[in-house]
Amino acid sequence: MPLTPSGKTRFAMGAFRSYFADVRRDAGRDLPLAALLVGAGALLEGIGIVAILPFAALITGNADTQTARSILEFMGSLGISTEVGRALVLSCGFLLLLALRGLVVWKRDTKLFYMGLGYVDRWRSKLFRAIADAQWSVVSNLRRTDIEHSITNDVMRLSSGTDRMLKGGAAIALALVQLAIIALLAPTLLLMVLSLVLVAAAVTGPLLRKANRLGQRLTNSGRQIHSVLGDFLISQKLARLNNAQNQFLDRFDSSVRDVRSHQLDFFKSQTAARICFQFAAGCVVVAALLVGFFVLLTPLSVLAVTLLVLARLVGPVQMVAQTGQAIANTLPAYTSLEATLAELQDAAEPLTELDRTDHKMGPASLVLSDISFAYSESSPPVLTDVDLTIAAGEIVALSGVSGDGKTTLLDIIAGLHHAVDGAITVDGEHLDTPSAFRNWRSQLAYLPQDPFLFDSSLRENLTWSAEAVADEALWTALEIAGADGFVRKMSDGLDSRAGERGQNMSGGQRQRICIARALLRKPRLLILDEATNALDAQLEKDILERLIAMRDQFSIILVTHRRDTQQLADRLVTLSGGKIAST
Ligand SMILES: Nc1ncnc2c1ncn2[C@@H]1O[C@H](COP(=O)(O)OP(=O)(O)OP(=O)(O)O)[C@@H](O)[C@H]1O
Repeated sequence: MPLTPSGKTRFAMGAFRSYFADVRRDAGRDLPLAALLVGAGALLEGIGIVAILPFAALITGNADTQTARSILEFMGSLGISTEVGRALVLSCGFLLLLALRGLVVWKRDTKLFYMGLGYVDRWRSKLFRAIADAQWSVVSNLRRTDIEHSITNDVMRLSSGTDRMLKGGAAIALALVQLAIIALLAPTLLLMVLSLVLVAAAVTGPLLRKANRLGQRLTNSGRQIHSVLGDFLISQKLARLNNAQNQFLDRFDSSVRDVRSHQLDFFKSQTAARICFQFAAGCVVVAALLVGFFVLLTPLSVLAVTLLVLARLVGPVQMVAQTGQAIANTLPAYTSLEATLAELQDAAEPLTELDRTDHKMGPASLVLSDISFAYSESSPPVLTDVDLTIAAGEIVALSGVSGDGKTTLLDIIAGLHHAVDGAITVDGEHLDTPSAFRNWRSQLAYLPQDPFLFDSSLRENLTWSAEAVADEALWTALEIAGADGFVRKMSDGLDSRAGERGQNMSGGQRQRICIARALLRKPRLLILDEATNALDAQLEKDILERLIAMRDQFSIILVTHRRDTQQLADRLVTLSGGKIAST
């Protein structure tokens, strides 16, 4: 199942508003300070520019603006009337202003960077949490590589988009202050300067949709790269055995080419927009100069400062325009993440605290009544009206043709899937709430068909799902699971590493470590889904006999196709076509 609802993500203001509101909500209490720093930075930049006026008046000896006159008069009232004195005070003031501006800008940029980092970190955590909390039926249908792509690539794009959005906010503030300066100094030139903003809008506007389209393609191709890489890494052995590496390579290269081409297209469109804007901005500056000097007869110092502001305005206006493109390009990643999160959160199972007082001791008894189940509303039922009773301490073997629903039934017993109809009762109590199922899961140990070990030491592998365990208990569990012998022979004993997915060990060794790990959970029900099928018949029999001897501690449900193994159980239950055929 694709992570996002398939179909095109349109560049809609709605999506942008949602993204913007999310960033704002996330910023929370940081927002007022950030806004203050952004405003102060822009204001100090503006003051720095205006401070040039009295300098110009001093140099030309002609205070031709009200601002310059006021500043010089103010200095006179303080007794600073010589040219050298004024120059000194102005220089010191100017340098102080620069230093203060530097400090504020440093604080502002650090704050914005911090907010951006926090925002994406929280997205990662939200997604991780949502995956952990969502019902298994939803999570098990997600592609692992799609999840990886979302939590790495999409979130990284969100990071750069959010960074641009926050810096874009600072650029808007700067542009507004500079426009205000021009409005104060030369209102007649304001219209001309405003045309700079219009030029930016005209150049960028049509490119937003393209940026958004390229962003969507980037999301799809990026997901494809993850998918091919994931498939290749997980099936390397198979690929080599079938000499099929080239198939993966071709698919990988093609996806990488797609990503490069989308990135290149986006880069080209951004660069073209920048160059067009710079040329148009040059035209505006030349026009402002000519009109200001020849038509409006603007004083030279005002014209100089206006041109300076204009030149400085080009940067922020261009930055705002490019921010628009960058955000449009990021929006597909955001909407994809938003949809994924919503889907997972809709399927959230409340993670209640485990009720330890509810944790009984001794083997569990279990009654399944009229259990029916289908994987979706449109698919045929996998289980129909299943009735099954397992007494405390009973050993039940479950058999049936492949695909007849044995694993599905075990998943339902473990509360991973929920029956569409029917009820499960454990020790006479109905399991009817998520917390009841969660508590129940803490009382059972379930060994699936493919044993999984983490890439860490055997000790960590054995103890990760159990309470604090002493080495003595570890060795006892290993002995019962028939694993103590080979673990003792390993150079680092319990500290030996299992390797990725347990690849440093044989299939049978992995299964035995997993059995020991299950025992350390002190289960009341042990579910073995072909969990010993990699062992030779004698070893399997020895281990199962030791497990069966512990029936005063746990009941066992055992899925196996081996007739000898079935005979070890008290009872054989056969599933056929999703129904109990014999019991
Ligand atoms: N996640 C899933 N989504 C949709 N259908 C599924 C899913 N998992 C299993 N099925 C279907 O449910 C049916 C029962 O599968 P299940 O794994 O329970 O069979 P099984 O008896 O354990 O098979 P085997 O002995 O081969 O392990 C099969 O037809 C399978 O295609």
